Amino acid sequence: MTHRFDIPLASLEGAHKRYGRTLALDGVDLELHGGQVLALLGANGAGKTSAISLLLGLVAPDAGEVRLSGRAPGTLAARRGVGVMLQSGALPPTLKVRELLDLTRSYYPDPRSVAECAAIAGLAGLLGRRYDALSGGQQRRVQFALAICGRPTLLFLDEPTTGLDIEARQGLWHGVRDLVAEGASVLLTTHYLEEAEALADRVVVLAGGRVVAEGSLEAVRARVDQRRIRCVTTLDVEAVARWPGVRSARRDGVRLDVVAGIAEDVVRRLLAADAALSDLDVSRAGLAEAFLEITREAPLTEAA
Ligand SMILES: Nc1ncnc2c1ncn2[C@@H]1O[C@H](COP(=O)(O)OP(=O)(O)OP(=O)(O)O)[C@@H](O)[C@H]1O
Repeated sequence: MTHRFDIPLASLEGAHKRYGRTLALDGVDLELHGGQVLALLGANGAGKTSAISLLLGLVAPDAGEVRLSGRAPGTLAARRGVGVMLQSGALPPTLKVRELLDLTRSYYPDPRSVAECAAIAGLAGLLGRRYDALSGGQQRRVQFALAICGRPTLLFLDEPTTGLDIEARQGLWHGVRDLVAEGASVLLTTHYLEEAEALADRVVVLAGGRVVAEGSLEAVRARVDQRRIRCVTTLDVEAVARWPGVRSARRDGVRLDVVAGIAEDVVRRLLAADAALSDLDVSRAGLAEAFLEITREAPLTEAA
């Protein structure tokens, strides 16, 4: 039996979206549940914005089902309680920040005060400035303030920190965490693993319009968990590449560069095979490498 609280706040089921010859989404399933922060990760063109556009009812899927707050997206009832920060947030350029905030606040029954929005989004000193006179990063912060001023319970953030410096990025993360602590759920897209790491409970990795990994950050990392072993040795690279547990091996001058799932067995065998082996170095592939690895496995698809 399905309980009311099991209904996802936002979901895609088998969503397909094609723009001309480009297949932007190729059968995507995803669910955002109450209280969660879900990060949609992916390289440029992976389909992240398309997924958000579908969920907000801005574009219709070619196939599949889209639900927002349990309803068809795009309807007023579904959009109630939803705050949105898109990449293409066209705003009246000549309005001042305070005017933009007041205008947006007027759409909501119980908006946050201007001061509260400014504090959460880091707009101190900018309220009297014209929007078109702000830097790109400052404009992003204004867009964030507008997205949260209606006290959304579900927040969509499409690459919210692109163009922000490290301090502003961390400020925005802080703001998002405060909203989550108040009970908001968030779906964010990002290129940055550290952003997902800082905010998300779950990640969905998109590549070429498909979900290529999904789960907790740890689970996604484990999906491509690997060790890099470097050493100076005369061992034959082709032979090492065929050893069990070795994913790849290449020679770089006197160095051998081996990628393995589990390092220990390979290291033991290397040491046994070459008593003169030196400069041994074992490192864990970082999240950035893990991410690259996942996206490499599923290159962009384009229809013929
Ligand atoms: N309106 C459109 N018309 C034509 N093609 C589009 C349109 N919107 C998206 N696409 C294409 O669909 C694919 C997915 O785009 P999308 O914007 O969803 O990716 P993304 O993951 O958000 O990328 P980015 O990180 O660069 O914002 C891309 O190949 C893009 O060129």
